[in-house]
Amino acid sequence: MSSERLSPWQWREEILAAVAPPRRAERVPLEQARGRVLAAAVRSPEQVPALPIAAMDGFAVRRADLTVPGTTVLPVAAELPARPGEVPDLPPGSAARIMTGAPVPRGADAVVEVEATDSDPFGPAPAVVALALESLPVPGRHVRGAGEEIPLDAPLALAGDRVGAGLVGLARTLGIDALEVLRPLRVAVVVTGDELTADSSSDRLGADPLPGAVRESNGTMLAAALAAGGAHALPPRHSGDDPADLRETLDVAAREADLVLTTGGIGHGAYDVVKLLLGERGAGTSRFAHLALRPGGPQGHGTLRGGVPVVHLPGTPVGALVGYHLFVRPLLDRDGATPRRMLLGGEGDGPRRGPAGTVHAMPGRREVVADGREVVRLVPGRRLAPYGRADAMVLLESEGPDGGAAPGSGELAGAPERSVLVLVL
Ligand SMILES: Nc1nc2c(c(=O)[nH]1)N[C@H]1C(S)=C(S)[C@@H](COP(=O)(O)OP(=O)(O)OC[C@H]3O[C@@H](n4cnc5c(N)ncnc54)[C@H](O)[C@@H]3O)O[C@H]1N2
Ligand code: MOO
Repeated sequence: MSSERLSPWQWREEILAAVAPPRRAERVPLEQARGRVLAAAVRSPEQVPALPIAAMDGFAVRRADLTVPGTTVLPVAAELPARPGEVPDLPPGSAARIMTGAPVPRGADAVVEVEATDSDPFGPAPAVVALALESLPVPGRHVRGAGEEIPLDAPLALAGDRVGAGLVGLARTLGIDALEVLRPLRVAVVVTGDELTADSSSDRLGADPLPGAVRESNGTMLAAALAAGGAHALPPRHSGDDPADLRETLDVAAREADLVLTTGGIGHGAYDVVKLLLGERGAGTSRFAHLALRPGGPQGHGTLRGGVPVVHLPGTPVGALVGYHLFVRPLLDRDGATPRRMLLGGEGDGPRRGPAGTVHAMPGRREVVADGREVVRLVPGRRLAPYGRADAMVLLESEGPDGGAAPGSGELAGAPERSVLVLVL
């Protein structure tokens, strides 16, 4: 039997290259688009502002009428509040009182702010206004030109961008009432194992607390992780350790989903049904490997009926969770699932035991310290227990046997401030 231990990073690349679930698009009303990922670029169907508008409360003037430096007294020909309606041209030798956002009358080429005049900003429009200026205003002063903010057909956001409040505001400004976004991936989770027992979510499971029975938890856990990643998790399905049962369950799952996940049945045991059915001794449609990863070493991926991709996660809940974050999340959102570097806070836990290059996925909690930097601290505990409070997964690599840092571990070995790779959960 092979004792090959593939690098988890290599495996991740392999999965990303091999598994490409189809992404279809759908149009959703603007009010429901926040947080979704754009399927197409959003371009501006209009220019903003549509007409030149005042950028300040003050007086619209013709620069040619101004005496500078000094005071110019002009009759006030019009009052222009920011309201819809026709705007009269500005007669030569006059000013128009104008409010921020109101269209600038034709003929005017600058707005002088009310602070530079003798006018009471809150009183009625005066009959005349005295403007005191040191120098001639530049053309277009305090005027927002047509299309200055958003030109016609300007790209506002690109395919792949996540919709935020800013884009919602822009879209509303421009009269766009729906956005083209990616449809959430439909993901089916198939949990395997005769020992599993559980609740109403899996109709095939018994509820008797027999010795050796294990309460099924991967289905619900992965559904929660998938929902957090914006996917649509279908109700989990259960298969026993019988290959015919698994074949049938996988066929149903492949018909209803864009991507299938399995848990369990991929170890080295006599009843490891997933591996037996789909591995090299079976259909040969999935590839299995034991990675240099702890926990979560056993992993697999392949293709089901109809070309539907499948990722095989180990059965142990902590192994399934680690495998999900490293190998499934990037299929939903490659950028969001890219580990970042953070300082490891606290006493930490030194480089881990194990062959050089083994990646240890450990639960962590993030914290912003006094100088504004984000640090991550390891949460003590075994297996899944510390994930009750973890909001990060710290990826530490074992130090090589020569005492040097393993590739990818950066400043990990022995440095007082250790930068480590972290996946935010
Ligand atoms: N001889 C060896 N044995 C094992 C190795 C090895 O290298 N050599 N690796 C161990 C590691 S690490 C893991 S992880 C497991 C992977 O095995 P499976 O994927 O086949 O997992 P199962 O045997 O089906 O289950 C393991 C464990 O997890 C419980 N489980 C399974 N599914 C669920 C579920 N849906 N909800 C809750 N708990 C579940 C199951 O009852 C077992 O206790 O292999 C090791 N062995
Ligand atoms: O890789 Mo396993 O998930 O350590 O138990």
